[in-house]
Amino acid sequence: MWRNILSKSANAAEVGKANLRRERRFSTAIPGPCIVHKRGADILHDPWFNKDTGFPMTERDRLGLRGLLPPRVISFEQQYDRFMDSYHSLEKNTQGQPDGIVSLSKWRILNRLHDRNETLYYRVLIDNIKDFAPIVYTPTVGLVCQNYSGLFRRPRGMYFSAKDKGEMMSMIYNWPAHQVDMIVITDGSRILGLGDLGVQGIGIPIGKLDMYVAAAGINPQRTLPIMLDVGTNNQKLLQDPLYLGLREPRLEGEEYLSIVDEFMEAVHTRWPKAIVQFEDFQMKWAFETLQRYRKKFCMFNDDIQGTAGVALAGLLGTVRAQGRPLSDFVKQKIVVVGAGSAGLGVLSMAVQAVSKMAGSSETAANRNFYLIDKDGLVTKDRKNIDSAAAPFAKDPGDIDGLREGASLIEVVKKVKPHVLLGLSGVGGVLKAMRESDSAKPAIFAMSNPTSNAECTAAEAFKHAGGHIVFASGSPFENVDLGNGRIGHVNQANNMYLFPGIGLGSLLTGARIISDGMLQAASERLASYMTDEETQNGILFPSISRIRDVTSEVGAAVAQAAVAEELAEGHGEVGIKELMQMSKVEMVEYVARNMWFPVYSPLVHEKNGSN
Ligand SMILES: NC(=O)c1ccc[n+]([C@@H]2O[C@H](COP(=O)([O-])OP(=O)(O)OC[C@H]3O[C@@H](n4cnc5c(N)ncnc54)[C@H](O)[C@@H]3O)[C@@H](O)[C@H]2O)c1
Ligand SMILES: O=C(O)C[C@H](O)C(=O)O
Ligand SMILES: [Mg+2]
Repeated sequence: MWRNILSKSANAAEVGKANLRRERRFSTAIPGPCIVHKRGADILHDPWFNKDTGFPMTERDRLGLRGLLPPRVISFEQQYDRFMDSYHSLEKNTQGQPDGIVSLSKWRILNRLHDRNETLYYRVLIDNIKDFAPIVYTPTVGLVCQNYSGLFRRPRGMYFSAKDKGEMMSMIYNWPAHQVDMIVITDGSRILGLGDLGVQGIGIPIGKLDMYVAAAGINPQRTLPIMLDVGTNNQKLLQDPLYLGLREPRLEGEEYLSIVDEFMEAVHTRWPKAIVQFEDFQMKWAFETLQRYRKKFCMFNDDIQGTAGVALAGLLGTVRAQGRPLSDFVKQKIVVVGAGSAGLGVLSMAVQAVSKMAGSSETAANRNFYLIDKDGLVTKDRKNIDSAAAPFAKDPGDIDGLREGASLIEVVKKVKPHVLLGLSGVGGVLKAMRESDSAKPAIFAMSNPTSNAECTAAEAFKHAGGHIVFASGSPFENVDLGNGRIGHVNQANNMYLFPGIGLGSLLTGARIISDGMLQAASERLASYMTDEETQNGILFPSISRIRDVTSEVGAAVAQAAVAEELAEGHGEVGIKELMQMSKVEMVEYVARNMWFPVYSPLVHEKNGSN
């Protein structure tokens, strides 16, 4: 169900603010120089340094570019406008075509710019994040992964395959950048809700790192997308002669883990302070690798931990939306559908939060949570229960007439939950939410991409009622409820947290990423919204505020790292300075360290390697 998910037009106030921002950003202040070890055509073909027609004449002389470009120098602002004009023409020319075709055309035009001129690419991405995030990130990135072999033109990131065993330590030095700060790695085994896409899953680390640049200001030259190709069990891909990955079944057990171990050792040998985000691993490896590495490396699993923090912030926002004190969170009845890495991550963090608030044991805190997977309600009667799901299984004595494997509709009818999170399935379930014990029930349809969403926003408001709070993992338009009323759509996506988790950890030189740091991130996101916003069903900020959100979240993560004595300092900023920073100073420190795309004067230096 691909639909036009792009927002229509910004209101006048937004346009005014955007113009102001634009004036400031295209100001003539001269940025610091950037050392380059190349000359001539090599620079034009390097997207990190290329300025296309924007090289000033003096620089053309210095770098041996005179004559390699048309004579006229075009300003960054003119280049920006020219790109946006082409983008808008493409939008006009593809009107009426199927959504998937339109989205892929938009992705292609952005990707071509990414391949040619990173500075301009990131500037248009940052300035138009609300329109472009759905193209370079969820949901279009899912379609890109599905069509990766056909779309492939140039490699991006690094590929480590099962065939590289024993070679990784030397391979890692093939990466051209001296410094890497942020790595996102996948093995392609669970790409969004699209299943095993093998090597084609590389689109996900690329999209996540684009968000790191846009939302957290990580310098793109210091990001590294990684595909760990350990085979695929996707039969269609295995039989596709043009498939670009290993045409072998996935490695399992110790063989699999030894590949990941080797990669982690290699990466930390070359860049000991790089942060590694694990993304879209199938559940068993998501949990296993998190346990295996989290005390040893500065890493986290975004699907388990990032998602949990965003969902918890949304759940706390739901309590505020009801006009109730946060302490009432302990009384909320919550049904979580999906016992995978995301569902169990959410449950685990939410149960910990209730236990902390109520001062009760985690077993007691679990009372109001119900977990449902493809076989229905999970109880202690479940045979062969997964060890990660076991702590959340209901005691048959506690569930008042419900039985092991009870269907979602049975559970919702009986429990009358305040929140339904995850898969809500069909209209019948949504209608049952009308009988919720909450005056403002919440539906979180968090699965991605759009085609996998448990329900659309329109369906949720239609069946469950106009009074609900609604959030989805992929973006939907707000819903017109008639009589001038609008059903607000929130995007409950881990993009609100992972950039801040990464940046806060980086800027403190955190040794590891602790539960306390993740909890601080979630709490800061929850408190970002005003009472007025939450009471209007607005639980998460607009994505156009993402850098501001990330400054706050990053600062909260940084402060928690310092408080837990996990910070080792970053560059010139030592532990002492970090410890002395107030909350406001920490936010400023984080914001000040965000990279922003401007053309820096290039200065040539001989004998370098980049
Ligand atoms: N919004 C976000 O930020 C966010 C973050 C992480 C994951 N997700 C999405 O959540 C979804 C699940 O991710 P995951 O990592 O947990 O996947 P997973 O494969 O680990 O788990 C999927 C779970 O869904 C259950 N399930 C499947 N069909 C079901 C059905 N008909 N009824 C009830 N349960 C059913 C399975 O039993 C399993 O427990 C994906 O679509 C992913 O894109 C969204
Ligand atoms: O990638 C996303 O949009 C969120 C999440 O990490 C997912 O796997 O669905
Ligand atoms: Mg993910």
